[in-house]
Amino acid sequence: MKIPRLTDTTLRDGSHAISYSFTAEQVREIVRGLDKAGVPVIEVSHGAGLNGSTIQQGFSKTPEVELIKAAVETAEHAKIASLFVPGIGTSEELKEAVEIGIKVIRVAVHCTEADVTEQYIRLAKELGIEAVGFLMMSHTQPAEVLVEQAKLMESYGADCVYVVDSAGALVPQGVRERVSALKKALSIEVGFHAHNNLGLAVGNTIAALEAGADQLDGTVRALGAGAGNAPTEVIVAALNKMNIDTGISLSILMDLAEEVVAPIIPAPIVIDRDNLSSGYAGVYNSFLLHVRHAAKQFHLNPTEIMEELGRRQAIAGQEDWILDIALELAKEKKYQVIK
Ligand SMILES: CC[C@H](O)CC(=O)C(=O)O
Ligand SMILES: [Mn+2]
Repeated sequence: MKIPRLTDTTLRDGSHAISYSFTAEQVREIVRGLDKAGVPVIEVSHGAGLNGSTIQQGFSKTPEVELIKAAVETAEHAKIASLFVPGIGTSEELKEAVEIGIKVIRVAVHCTEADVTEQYIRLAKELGIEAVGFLMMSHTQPAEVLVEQAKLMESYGADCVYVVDSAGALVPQGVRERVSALKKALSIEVGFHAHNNLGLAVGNTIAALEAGADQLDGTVRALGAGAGNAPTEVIVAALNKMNIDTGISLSILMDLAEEVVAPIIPAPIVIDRDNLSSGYAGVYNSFLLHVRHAAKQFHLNPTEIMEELGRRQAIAGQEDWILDIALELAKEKKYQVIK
C-alpha cells in the first residue's frame, strides 16, 4: 500500500478544545517534537482558520500571526500549513500567512459550497503554495455530490481535496465510498480528516487509506474539536503494524503526546454523552462548547439541542441557531409544565 502524507493539526483543530489558548512557547515545543519525529506537514492557525479570532468563533489568547511565525521559525523540515475559511479569512490574511512562510493552505467550506473556494485556491497557486480543498461535513452528502464539488476544486487548481468528517458521523463503509469515488474521478490527491465521536477515527482513517487516500490528518493525543481527532501517534503505530513505513518516529510522537500535549489538555478527550449524541446526530463538532453552554443556561440536556441541530442540518457558521433552539426548547418545556 502507498505511504500516505500525514498532516498534524493539533495546533489548529486542537485549539478548539483548549479555547484557542495556545502560546507561542507551546507552539514551538509541539512543532519541535513533530518536526523531529518526521511529520511532514503541521497545521497552525485559529481553529476556525485564519482570522478566526472573533466573538463568534472565540478569541485567540495569542494572535495567530505570532503562532504561525513561531512554527515557521521552529520547523526545520516540516511544511507549515494553515486553514482558511472563506468569509472568516480574507485574501489579506492569506497573503500575510504566505509572507510569514506557510507552504500549504487548506481552504475549508461546507461540502456543497466548493464554488466559493475558487478565488482563494487560485490566489494560493499564484502565491506559489500548495492548495488543499477541505470539504467539511462530508457525511451529509453522497459520494456523487462530493465528486462534483471536488472536481470544481480541482478545476481551480487544488493539489488535493479532503473528505472531512467534521461531525465524526461516518462509519468505514461511508468513508470508503466517498474516498474511492473521489480517487476515481480526480487526477489530484485525496485526503481524509476524521473525528472520533463514534470511536472510529483511526479505523476510518485506515479505511480511507485502503480506499486510496494519499493524505491523512491526525492530532497528537487526539486533541481536537468535540470527541477529538485520530491521534497522530496511534495512526503511525497502526501504519507500522501494517508495514507501511512513514519514516515518522513513533517513540518521539509518544513522548510528545505524554510529556508535552497531555499536560496542556484541561480534560481528557473522551466520547461522552454530548460527543456521542453530536456524532450520532451528525452535528458539527465545533458546536459542542456552545451547545453545552446553552444547555446550562436554559437547564436543558445537551442531547436535546444536538438532536434538533441534527434535524435542521446546521452547518458551520450557523452557531447562532444553538441559542435559538435552546430558547425554543426551554419555552416548550415551560409551556408543558404550566399546562
Ligand atoms: C472550519 C473549522 C473546522 O474545525 C474544520 C475542521 O477541522 C472540520 O470540519 O473538522
Ligand atoms: Mn476537524
